[in-house]
Amino acid sequence: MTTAAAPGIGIDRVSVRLGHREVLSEVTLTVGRGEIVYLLGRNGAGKSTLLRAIAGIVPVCSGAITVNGGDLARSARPLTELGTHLHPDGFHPGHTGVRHLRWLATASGIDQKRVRAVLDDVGLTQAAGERISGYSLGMRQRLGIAGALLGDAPTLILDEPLNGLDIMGIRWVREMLAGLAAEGRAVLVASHLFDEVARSGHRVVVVDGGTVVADATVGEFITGHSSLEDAYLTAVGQSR
Ligand SMILES: Nc1ncnc2c1ncn2[C@@H]1O[C@H](COP(=O)(O)OP(=O)(O)OP(=O)(O)O)[C@@H](O)[C@H]1O
Repeated sequence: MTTAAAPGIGIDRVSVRLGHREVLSEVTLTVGRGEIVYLLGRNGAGKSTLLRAIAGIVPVCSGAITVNGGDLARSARPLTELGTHLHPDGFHPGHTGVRHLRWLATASGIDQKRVRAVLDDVGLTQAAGERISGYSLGMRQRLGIAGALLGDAPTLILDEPLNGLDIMGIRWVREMLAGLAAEGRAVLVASHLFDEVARSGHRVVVVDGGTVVADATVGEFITGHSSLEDAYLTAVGQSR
């Protein structure tokens, strides 16, 4: 389904209702090839919901989402279109890391050779045979990222992948994201860690109350403000 010229992610006036609430309202944004876009917003703003809508986990009630120019739901092997890490607890705790990835590869029609390769990429080779219930938060983040890398997808979405990582882990994610973008992949990351956004982000999209209130390159976004944090607080109407 990949269309070479299409953006990694195209979101056109998407609204999502959860229960009786409209959680996202007319959200429009694009993540181009070779771009790292950070999704910012206060707790409950709708970032995770947007990522889940892109992954097809929550239905949209209006608007359209494309991944690599197509409809992810029509892909026979969605993991090869969209690499997804949405939660560090999305695993069976009784499984080992290698078993989790083998299961994911089998379910997605991915060559089992990729399992050892991604375990190596994320630094979990030594712990691959241990049960996930014994993994630290940082190790579970690494395993989630391994799952996102498994399908060698041109587009990736990551929900707060830095939480719980030690400084080496944070550096590793920073370099990994830069490498993925340099290979021409589109990457969308939700995060609250502004230092990392400033270091590795190309663009920021701020969601507030379920709508996009800012969408700019990091440089444009900061212009006229003393810091990224200051620009963000202005965007969400909390500047002093
Ligand atoms: N299954 C659900 N049913 C009803 N409301 C939900 C459901 N899941 C999330 N919400 C609501 O949707 C809103 C957006 O939640 P979401 O998790 O997308 O926010 P977020 O920006 O990712 O927040 P955080 O930074 O805390 O992770 C919140 O008000 C939340 O309570």
